[in-house]
Amino acid sequence: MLLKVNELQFAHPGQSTLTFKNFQVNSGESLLILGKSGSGKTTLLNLLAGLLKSKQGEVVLDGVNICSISEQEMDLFRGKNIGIVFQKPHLIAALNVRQNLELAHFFSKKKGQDILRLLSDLGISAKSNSSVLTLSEGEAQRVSIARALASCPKLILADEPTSSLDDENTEKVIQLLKTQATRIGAALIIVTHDQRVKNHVSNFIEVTNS
Ligand SMILES: Nc1ncnc2c1ncn2[C@@H]1O[C@H](COP(=O)(O)OP(=O)(O)OP(=O)(O)O)[C@@H](O)[C@H]1O
Repeated sequence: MLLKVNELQFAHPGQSTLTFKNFQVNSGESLLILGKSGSGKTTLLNLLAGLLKSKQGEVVLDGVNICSISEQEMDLFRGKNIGIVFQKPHLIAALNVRQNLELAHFFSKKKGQDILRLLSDLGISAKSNSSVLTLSEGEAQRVSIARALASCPKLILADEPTSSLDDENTEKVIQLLKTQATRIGAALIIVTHDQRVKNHVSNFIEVTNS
């Protein structure tokens, strides 16, 4: 089992405690995280990414309980094992498309995927030397997916990756996430409200804090 979540709880400062049901995900599987607004979906994703740290419960990824390692160890572990796609692409404006992906290689400290091949698979190789400021929203989101995949992570986490995309780009982005995750044997976890995404992934858990 690649990922196991056990008895996980988290409280933001001054807020009531959020509790999460136990679940497990295998390599190569896809899972949606569903739930009402404010139920704790993004919090759960941030706990899985080690961007938030819980004092209650466990998040075990590839045999490592990421709740119990230091921040420094977590940064290294995340760079090697976790790719994150945010709602907005968060690309580095001073760098071109290829350089944004090279930065992911640098942080992972391991030999990742061939960047030009990845850009070609994602249909954006013509933009390799372009400033990220010149990309459309759909293209920028595809670059952020390429960046998340560049280091061949074992786990891909995506938070509402299609919320600002039209139907055509949503279709492209979701197909890319699924096919690329399968190609590198990664588990894929997507937080979404989007019915268009739900049509493509049947496995889900529901977060129910209110
Ligand atoms: N940094 C923070 N500080 C304090 N409270 C927070 C913080 N982030 C989230 N919360 C609170 O934690 C709860 C869960 O928030 P979270 O963003 O995880 O929900 P969500 O299910 O992702 O919501 P949405 O679907 O609207 O994005 C909410 O009550 C929210 O107000």
